[in-house]
Amino acid sequence: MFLLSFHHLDSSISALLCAYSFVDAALRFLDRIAEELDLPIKKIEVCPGRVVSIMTWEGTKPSLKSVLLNSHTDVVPVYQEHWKYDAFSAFKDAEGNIYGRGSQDMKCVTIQYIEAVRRLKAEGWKPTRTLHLMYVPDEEVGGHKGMETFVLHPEFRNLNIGFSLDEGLANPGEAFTVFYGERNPWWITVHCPGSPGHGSRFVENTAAEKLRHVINCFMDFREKEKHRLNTSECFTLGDVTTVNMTMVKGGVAYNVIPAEMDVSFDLRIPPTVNLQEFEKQIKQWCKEAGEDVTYDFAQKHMNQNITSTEESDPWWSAFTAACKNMTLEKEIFPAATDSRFIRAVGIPAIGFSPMNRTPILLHDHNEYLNERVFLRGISVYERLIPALTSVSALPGEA
Ligand SMILES: CSCC[C@H](NC(C)=O)C(=O)O
Ligand SMILES: [Zn+2]
Ligand SMILES: [Zn+2]
Repeated sequence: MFLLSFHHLDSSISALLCAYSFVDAALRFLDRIAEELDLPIKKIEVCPGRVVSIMTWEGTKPSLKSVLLNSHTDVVPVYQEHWKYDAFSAFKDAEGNIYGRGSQDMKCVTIQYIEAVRRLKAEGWKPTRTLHLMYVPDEEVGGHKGMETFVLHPEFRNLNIGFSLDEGLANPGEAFTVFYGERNPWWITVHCPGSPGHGSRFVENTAAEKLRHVINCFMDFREKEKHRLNTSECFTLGDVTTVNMTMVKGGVAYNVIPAEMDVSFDLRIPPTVNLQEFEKQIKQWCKEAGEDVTYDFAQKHMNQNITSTEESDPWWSAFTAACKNMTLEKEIFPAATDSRFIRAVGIPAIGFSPMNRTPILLHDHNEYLNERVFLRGISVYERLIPALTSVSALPGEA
């Protein structure tokens, strides 16, 4: 047991050290790119050890609101034994598929932004609105010490951002998916206290009976939502609420009825749902479950702002004009990205990773992106950057 936990600790420490050296390497890489592109780079330590880097290409009209191209530098871990190739080697196979953790999420997009800027600079083109390329450190663990904190920082306000692009998801078909909003993540733990006693008896008011009621309520609701998704032609995952029971805790011995049992759920709630009403429902389920059943949140995002995709919206219209030779499918992002924090402070944000004909492999084993799709994506940004930075002055802008 000791050896097992020691080994666990040891591997956590190496993973941490490894993560830190990756972070340092990423920051050094960005310094080199800024030098190559001849762009100033600013680094802000938003929280201890969490640095946000920003490269800025100043526009010819710098008083206008700027355009943000955001990416996160972190990645999720890998199970190397399940990968065909070294997950950090960017191995390219005979079909041109480039394998690597982050190849879809979202190093591809980061490099596409950079290469598009490099090409536009080489052509002598100059932006009208200022363009910022931002690199945040902790999207994969919730963005709390990165974007969530940074959007409230005076340095963020000074960027004067009018519109933002961030990651989206691959699309296995011909179309490209564009995300104009996100579901709200709620991570909830329900605590069920109960009377303890001997495991041989019919004890009243047990934690397990309450736990069962709570689990049934959440899981019945899950079934209903799954049914709604499966029976509606026009719904995607982002349009319904998902419920997943992700942790259960409680008990000390086979023959001791426990004094408390806890259950945790990962809920993702579409922006159309009334969150106050939804919480009332949860409260009701807990009340029905029995005496003293309580809950708390580890994550409770409440902002439901979505980005306009009206034809009359100047940013959306610039975006679609730049993608006019592509089929776009508008969706609500099923999980959570840093765009939720940008939308929460009132800035329109679109989630977009130009990857069609590509299976969704983010966070999966053998994540890859084909080189042709990757290269085409650079051209997409070569059109998007001029289109977005040329949006004419909006009402209220200098
Ligand atoms: C809720 S904070 C964690 C963020 C993570 N984002 C992605 C894209 O996987 C998620 O949705 O679980
Ligand atoms: Zn990502
Ligand atoms: Zn991710």
